[in-house]
Amino acid sequence: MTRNSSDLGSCVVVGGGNYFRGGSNSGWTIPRAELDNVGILGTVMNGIFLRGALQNCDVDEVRLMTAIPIPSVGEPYIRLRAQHHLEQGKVLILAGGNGQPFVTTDYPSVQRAIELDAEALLVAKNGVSGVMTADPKLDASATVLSYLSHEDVIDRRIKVMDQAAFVLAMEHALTLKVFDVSRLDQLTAICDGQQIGTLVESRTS
Ligand SMILES: Nc1ncnc2c1ncn2[C@@H]1O[C@H](COP(=O)(O)OP(=O)(O)OP(=O)(O)O)[C@@H](O)[C@H]1O
Ligand SMILES: O=c1ccn([C@@H]2O[C@H](COP(=O)(O)O)[C@@H](O)[C@H]2O)c(=O)[nH]1
Repeated sequence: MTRNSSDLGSCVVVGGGNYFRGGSNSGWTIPRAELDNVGILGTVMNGIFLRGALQNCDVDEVRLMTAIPIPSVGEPYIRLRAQHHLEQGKVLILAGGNGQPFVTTDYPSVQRAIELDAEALLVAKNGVSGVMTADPKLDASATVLSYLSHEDVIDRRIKVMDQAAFVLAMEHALTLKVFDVSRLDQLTAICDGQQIGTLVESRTS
């Protein structure tokens, strides 16, 4: 979400792990950087699907930008141009991560939020209501933590996202809101300021 605007521009950084994850396919005998390139292309495929789905919902002002140039599919990512789209209230889909291997989409999502001066990063989780006291797959009694500081996450060794991404968020005091993406109503409720999911913010903010 862009800052200081009544008509908020929205930016979605799409992952691609449903197709391929370069870091979790140990049987391959080709270099990790090449595997990550395949993962990056998966994020572009998701970006194309999301653009189409939003257009089907009559969202006219959608732009897809890719960190690796594929000009016949979307615009190349240029920070100032992305800012311009957001200032005009468009929905901006960012695919291709940051175009570099050895990270997942966690890191570029934090990076883009910072460089585009986002008010917060909404971290969409699959089937969990936020950051829990433990992995709910392993501990059925786990409960949602509604508030954490960045320092709490480090001290309690809670995994919110990849560590490098989280450290970048902490260094820049980026507010994170972790929520359940399968609950369609939650995104609007969060933007309305309702206490849903887990808020991670700097102790000083
Ligand atoms: N403390 C925790 N709080 C919440 N979820 C946790 C925690 N520890 C582990 N998890 C696991 O994280 C998963 C949710 O994360 P996420 O949505 O990133 O899933 P994913 O399968 O890694 O997807 P992707 O990599 O495509 O983003 C849950 O399925 C949950 O089991
Ligand atoms: O900047 C990036 C972003 C992604 N990748 C590769 O793509 C896959 C899919 O993304 P997920 O975040 O896991 O959904 C990721 O595992 C990486 O292999 C990348 O290399 N660089």
